[in-house]
Amino acid sequence: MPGFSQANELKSWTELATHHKTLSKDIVLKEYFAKDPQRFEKFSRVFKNEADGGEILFDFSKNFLTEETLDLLVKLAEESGLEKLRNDMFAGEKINFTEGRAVYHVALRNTSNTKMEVDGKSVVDDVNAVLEHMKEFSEQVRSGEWKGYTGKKINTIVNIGIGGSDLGPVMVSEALKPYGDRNLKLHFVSNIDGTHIAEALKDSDPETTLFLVASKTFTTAETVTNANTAKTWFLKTAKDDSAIAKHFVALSTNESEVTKFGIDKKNMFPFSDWVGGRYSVWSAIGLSVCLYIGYENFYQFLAGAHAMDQHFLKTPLKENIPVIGGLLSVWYSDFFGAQTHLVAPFDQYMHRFPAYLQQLSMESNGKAITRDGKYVNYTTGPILFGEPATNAQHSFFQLLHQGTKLIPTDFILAAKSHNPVEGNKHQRMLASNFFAQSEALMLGKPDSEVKAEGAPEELIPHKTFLGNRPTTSILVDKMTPAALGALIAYYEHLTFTEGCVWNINSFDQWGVELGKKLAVKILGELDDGKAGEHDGSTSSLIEAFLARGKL
Ligand SMILES: O=P(O)(O)OC[C@H]1O[C@@H](O)[C@H](O)[C@@H](O)[C@@H]1O
Repeated sequence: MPGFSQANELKSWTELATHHKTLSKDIVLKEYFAKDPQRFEKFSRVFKNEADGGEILFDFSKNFLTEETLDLLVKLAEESGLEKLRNDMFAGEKINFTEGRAVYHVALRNTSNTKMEVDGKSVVDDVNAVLEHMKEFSEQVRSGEWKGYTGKKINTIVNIGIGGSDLGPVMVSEALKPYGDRNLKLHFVSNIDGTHIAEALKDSDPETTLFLVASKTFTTAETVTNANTAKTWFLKTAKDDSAIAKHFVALSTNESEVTKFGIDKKNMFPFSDWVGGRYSVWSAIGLSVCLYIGYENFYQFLAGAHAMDQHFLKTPLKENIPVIGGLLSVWYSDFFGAQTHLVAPFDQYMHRFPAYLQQLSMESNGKAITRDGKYVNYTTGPILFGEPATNAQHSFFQLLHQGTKLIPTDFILAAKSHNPVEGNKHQRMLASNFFAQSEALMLGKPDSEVKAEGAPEELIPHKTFLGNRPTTSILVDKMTPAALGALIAYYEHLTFTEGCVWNINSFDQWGVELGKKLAVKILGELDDGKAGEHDGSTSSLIEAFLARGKL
C-alpha cells in the first residue's frame, strides 16, 4: 500500500487545488497560444515506435495546462507512488491484491524476451510456446492444411466470447481489416440474445466453420450457452463427436472446463490468471485476430505495444506520454468537475475502438474504494464514450460545442489512409475535419463575429460559441498493426496512471457480480413460470414478461 489513503491528502493535490483557482479564471487557450509561440513544442510529445519505425504525435497543447500545471501533476504522480506501482507491475508483483494476482499483460508482448517472472518463475517460455502454437495453427488454417471433418478448407471463423474475450478481438480485427485475409469470414458472437448466435450460424456452413470458444474462466454463462448452441448445431450435421476436434478450439485458462465441454486439450490455447479479461487481446484470446491478419502482423501488433511499454517504463514522468494522458484525465475529473472522456477516431476501421476503451477504462476505474478500503473523497473513473468521426460531428458534437458540460476529448487520425480513393480527396476532407474540430472547440465564435456576419439580433446568442474546450490530438503515421498496438498500450497505461493516483485497484471487477447472481436466481423463476419474492416493480415486470412471452 502507498503511504497515503486518499489522493486529496497529498501535498501536490492541495497545491493543484490552489493552482486551479488561478488557472481556471485565467486560461483562455487561444490567448495562451497567442502569448506563447512555443506552446505546441512544450506540450506535444512524439512517440517513436521501434516496432515499425513509425511515429505517433500526441499534441496535449490544447489542454488546460501550463508548465506549472504539468510540474504539479508530475509531482502528484510521484507522491502517489506511480513509479513504484509501475515497476511492481513490470516485476510481476501481485498488485491486483483483491484477487491475489499479478497484472502481467505486458509479459504477453515481451517481444524483446526480457526476463519476466511471477513467483520467482520465468513466464517467457510459456508465453512464447503459446505464440508458437498460434503461429502454427494460424498458418495451417490460412493455408488450408487444416481441414474440416469432410476435408474442406476453413472459410468462416466464429469467435464466441464476451467482455474482454470479445471486445479486443472484434475491435482489432476491424481496425486492422486492411491486413485481413478477405477469404475468411469473421463472426463475433457475444450476446446471450439468441439472435446473435442464430445470425452467425445462418451465415455459416458446419463443414467449413471454425469456432473459437474464448473465455478466460470458461464459466461465463453467455459464452458457455452460445458455445453449446453452436456445438448442437454443428453435430446436427456432423453427427460424430470426433469431428469436434477439427471445428472447436478453446482460448482459456481453465483446462478442466474446456475438456468437460468436449474440446481436446491439444486444441486449447492457454494463458494465465495474471491476464485480466480487458487486457487479454494480447494473449491466446487474440487468436481470431492472428488467424485473420496472419501471425507476422499479429506479432507486429504485440511489438508495437511492447515499444509503448518500454516508453512507459523508462521515460521520465514529465516526458512520459501515457502518464501525461492519465494525469490530464485526473486534472479534468477532480479539479474541473468533468464527468466524461470522449474518444473520437477519425478512422472508420476504428469504429469499435471507443467500445473497447469503455471496458478498459470503466471496468478498471469505475471504483470508489481506496486500496486501504475507504470510500474515496473525490471522483474517479470518467464515463468514456465515443464514435468515429466525421459521423459523430453530425450527431452529438452539438453538445461539445454549445452545451454546458466540459468534455475533454481525444481526436485520433492516421495521416496515411489505407484507402486513398479519389486521389486522396476523402482523406484530405477527413483530415480537414480533424483539424477543424479541435480548432473550433478551442476558438469558439464570439458574438461580435456573429453580429458582423449580419445575424439578426435575437439569433446572436444562439449562434455564438464560447470555445475554450480542451482536446488532445493524436496523429499516427498510418494505422499499422504496430501503431494500433502502441495506441492501445497508451490507453492501458493512461488508465493505470489514473487508478494509481486515485489509489484504487484498477484490476478487479467485483461490480459485475451482483447482476450476474440475481440473473441466475430469476432464470430459475422464469423456468418455473412464476415470479419469486421481489420488489413490486421487478415482480410485476417478470409476471408481464411471463404473460406476454409464451412460445
Ligand atoms: O473471459 P471470460 O472469463 O468469459 O470473461 C468475460 C468477461 O466477463 C465479465 O463478467 C468480466 O467483467 C470481464 O472482465 C470479462 O472480460
